[in-house]
Amino acid sequence: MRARTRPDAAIELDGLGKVYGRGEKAFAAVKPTTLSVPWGQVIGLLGPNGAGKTTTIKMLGGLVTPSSGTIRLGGHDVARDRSNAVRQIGAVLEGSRNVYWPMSAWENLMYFGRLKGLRGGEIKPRARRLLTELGLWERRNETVSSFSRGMQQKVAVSAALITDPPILLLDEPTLGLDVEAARTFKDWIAHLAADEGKTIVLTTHQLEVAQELSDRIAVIKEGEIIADLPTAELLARHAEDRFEVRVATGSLDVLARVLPDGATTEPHDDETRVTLRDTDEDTLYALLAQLRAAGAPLVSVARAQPSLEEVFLRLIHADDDSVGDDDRVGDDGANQPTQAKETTS
Ligand SMILES: Nc1ncnc2c1ncn2[C@@H]1O[C@H](COP(=O)(O)OP(=O)(O)OP(=O)(O)O)[C@@H](O)[C@H]1O
Repeated sequence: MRARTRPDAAIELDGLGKVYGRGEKAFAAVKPTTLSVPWGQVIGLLGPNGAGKTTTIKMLGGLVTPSSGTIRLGGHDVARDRSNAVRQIGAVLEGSRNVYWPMSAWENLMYFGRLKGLRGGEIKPRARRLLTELGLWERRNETVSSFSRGMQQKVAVSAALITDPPILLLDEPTLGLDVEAARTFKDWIAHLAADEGKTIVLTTHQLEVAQELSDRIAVIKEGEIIADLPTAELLARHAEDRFEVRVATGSLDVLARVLPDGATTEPHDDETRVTLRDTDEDTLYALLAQLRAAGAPLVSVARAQPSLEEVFLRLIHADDDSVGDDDRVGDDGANQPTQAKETTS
């Protein structure tokens, strides 16, 4: 028998769509979408509330039945070869209780390992490694209900990873975590992608998290992908000549007199940040000269770029016509979506 070869893509969506309700009440939560995610890629799925992110993730995880199209996970069709397809993924869903709170962290991992068909001898070393990596080993016998939100989230991701699946679906993984817990989590997700080659689909409203972790960003609005590019390329396409000038607070009256058109100011602790968008160096130097003449203390001057948050807001607030093909990579013939939206391959 010929050995099964690994397909090129970890995730392949072909015309995937979901309509909730029937007849007059029918509502397309996800419009037919075609998308291919290569192995080892971290893709951030971003969109406003109700855009269709969770529905997409749930369809990937086999928890919501699509109304149209197909999903292949590691080459296995979720509808036709469900058990092999679902074995490819670990999922942590937003808001759901992904683990059992009355059980300890250790018991949860043993339970989920067995549920997914592993033997005790296989589960134990993995559970030990996961709990150790996440700093929970010492507290493994305590019930999950006694854990902080961040620790519960760590147990949930460990449970999702107990079978060592190549694909991880993370719906709002850092929601509700404090700064330190979110940092640990982000570092760990980055490690899973970089060192263990996991393919990760990430949804989040925390755009700095998406920017930090995602190789690629897909923006979904009203069930439709309106942008899909490598993160760096998406940011580069929205780059502009922008300068940020910081002056010590106390210079506000001076600023009010000398600010060029279109400049914005934002107070920040004991300084004011002035942003000059889409501008040139002449405008910058003219402003600096006026600040100097007025004796306003300068803190710093730097070139700046729009953040992913700004780009995202531009995209979702743009009229349909003004979101150009610029935000979708050109078709290479291998990945032509059904809605004439072009995606990365
Ligand atoms: N079981 C359901 N029955 C009917 N409509 C649903 C169901 N689940 C979701 N929807 C609707 O589908 C749309 C997409 O919802 P979904 O939860 O996928 O959005 P989302 O992008 O994950 O939003 P959020 O960021 O708020 O979590 C919404 O309008 C939602 O009300």
